[in-house]
Amino acid sequence: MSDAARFVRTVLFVPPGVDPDEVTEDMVLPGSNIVVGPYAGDSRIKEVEFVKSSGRAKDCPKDDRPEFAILGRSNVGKSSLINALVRKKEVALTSKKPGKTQLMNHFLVNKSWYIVDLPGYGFAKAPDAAQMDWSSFTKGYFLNRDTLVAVLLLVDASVPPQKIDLDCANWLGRNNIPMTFAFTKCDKMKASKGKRPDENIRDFQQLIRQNYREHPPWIMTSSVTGLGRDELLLHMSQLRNYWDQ
Ligand SMILES: Nc1nc2c(ncn2[C@@H]2O[C@H](COP(=O)(O)OP(=O)(O)OP(=O)(O)O)[C@@H](O)[C@H]2O)c(=O)[nH]1
Ligand SMILES: [Mg+2]
Repeated sequence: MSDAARFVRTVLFVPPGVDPDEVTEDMVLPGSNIVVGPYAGDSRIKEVEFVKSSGRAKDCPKDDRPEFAILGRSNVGKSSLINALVRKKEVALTSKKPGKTQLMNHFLVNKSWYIVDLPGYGFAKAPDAAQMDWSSFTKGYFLNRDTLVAVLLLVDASVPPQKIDLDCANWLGRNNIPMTFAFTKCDKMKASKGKRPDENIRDFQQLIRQNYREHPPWIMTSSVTGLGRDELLLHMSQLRNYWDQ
């Protein structure tokens, strides 16, 4: 590999089918480090159907369709992002009160792949039912789910890097679980205190970089403005189409 290619790989996400030496700027999705490759395809969501809620990993659907898990701190905007992706208000229930999503919820998209809304982590004051042991509940799912294409790890861009998010990213990395960082709430450009989203994102990435030879894909999103929605769907299409091979 050339030095240029090696540099590209430390910064950009180069998908299967792309030679890092051939990457040009116009191949990178706006607001992300994601290079679009030959596997990117039709990414439109035509229909979504709620399939089931599962309390245990072994209760999840068993039909071998590829899936993306939506993971992140309680209140980071997981359910809102799902609703934005599918352009429906109330596919996944959202709430100002953290701890709303307490089970793994499978949504079947275009009758061919799943989006999974997971319970948020890092919330201690949830009602009893939500105070499950995140480690045994969700870790079992990640380690055993063969159909998992990637985890979308949502990180709130309106606050500085949080230890719990870094711990989670590092745990996924150590276990070789493919992940994409989706930074949420990027519309909150006028943070009342502290830094702007772009600064928080940069700080977060600096902390992540030490642990990866190749930077995982990341993308800026907002469920309010729709920022990053089409780009994220295109990225998911290339991961999925490659997985389908
Ligand atoms: N400004 C802004 N607010 C957002 C965005 N996404 C979510 N929110 C708000 O953040 C709060 C939490 O959103 P949810 O989507 O319910 O968060 P969640 O991660 O599903 O939360 P749990 O299910 O409790 O883990 C709600 O008040 C949303 O309106 C965003 O992109 N921009
Ligand atoms: Mg939720």
